[in-house]
Amino acid sequence: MSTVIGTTGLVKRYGRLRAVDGIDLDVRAGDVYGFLGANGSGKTTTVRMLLGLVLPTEGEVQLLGEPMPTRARRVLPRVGALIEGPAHYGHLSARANLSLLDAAGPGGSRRTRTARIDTVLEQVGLAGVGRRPVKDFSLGMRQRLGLGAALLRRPELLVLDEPTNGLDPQGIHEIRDLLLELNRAGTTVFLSSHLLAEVEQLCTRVGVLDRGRLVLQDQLATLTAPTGATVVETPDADRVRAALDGRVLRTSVGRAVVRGADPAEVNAALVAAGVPVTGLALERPTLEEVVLAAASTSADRVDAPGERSRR
Ligand SMILES: Nc1ncnc2c1ncn2[C@@H]1O[C@H](COP(=O)(O)OP(=O)(O)OP(=O)(O)O)[C@@H](O)[C@H]1O
Repeated sequence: MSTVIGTTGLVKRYGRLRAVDGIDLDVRAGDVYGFLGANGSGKTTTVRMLLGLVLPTEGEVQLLGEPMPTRARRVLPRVGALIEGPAHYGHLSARANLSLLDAAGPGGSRRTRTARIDTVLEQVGLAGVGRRPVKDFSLGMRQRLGLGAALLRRPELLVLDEPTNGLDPQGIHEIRDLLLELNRAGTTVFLSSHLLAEVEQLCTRVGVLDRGRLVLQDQLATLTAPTGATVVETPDADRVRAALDGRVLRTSVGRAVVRGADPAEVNAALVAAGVPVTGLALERPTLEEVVLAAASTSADRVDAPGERSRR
């Protein structure tokens, strides 16, 4: 599968701080790639380097097979981007803002342009806001407008920095559906997030940034593959231990984890021993467990100045 975003040894230094510390991103065509990291781990800086908004201190960026930022003029029209705090003209409506952006690029007759903007307003759920100036928009509405701007050119690649920032649960759900729909239609999506649940529900591939370093990068399905054990739900976990002597790895209230990846066999053994079973499933690590095992920092940890440069 072709590489859509590739970086090699990407570094961004701010003084002594290595905000991004030698990362090799590998995002392939058709991925929904979740770029996870605690606050301050370097996500936004990376996104800015991908788009040529910040120059790397070291390393290389390839976007859609072209080197960045040297080929930015050729590549960026094929990329839709939403970065932190999208800027809009506050006194203008959503439509007027999108019209201005659309007018800056190529794109046919006035009717074609109007139809394109209608489609985008519909897609991001702003079709009904009419002439309301953007300065009266909520944070979530501004975020929707930013996403609309990213979609205007029907991009092959969407690069989104915290796309659901400021949205309520319903809004998050809508944007998730929209991104999945775009992906099904062929758009590669790269999104940064500090929300594990969001990435777990949306992404096919995951990269985890920890204090500027990419500590994990793999398919979500591989990261959360079955462990080889079976989870038994039961009102009496102690009886599972008695029935399957030596195979029980751990128990908690209402739950026992048993060695062996054949739930039917485990069930048969428990039923034969008269142990009530209310549920059976293969054990899989959650993304949260995988990330916690790989990354050292908590979401709100703040290192003393110079910590990162000393490593
Ligand atoms: N222009 C800058 N000058 C100096 N330091 C910077 C600059 N931009 C970012 N940093 C520092 O680089 C580190 C990474 O910041 P970055 O914004 O990329 O992280 P992030 O993962 O996007 O965090 P958040 O989720 O909070 O936006 C932080 O310690 C930040 O303070």
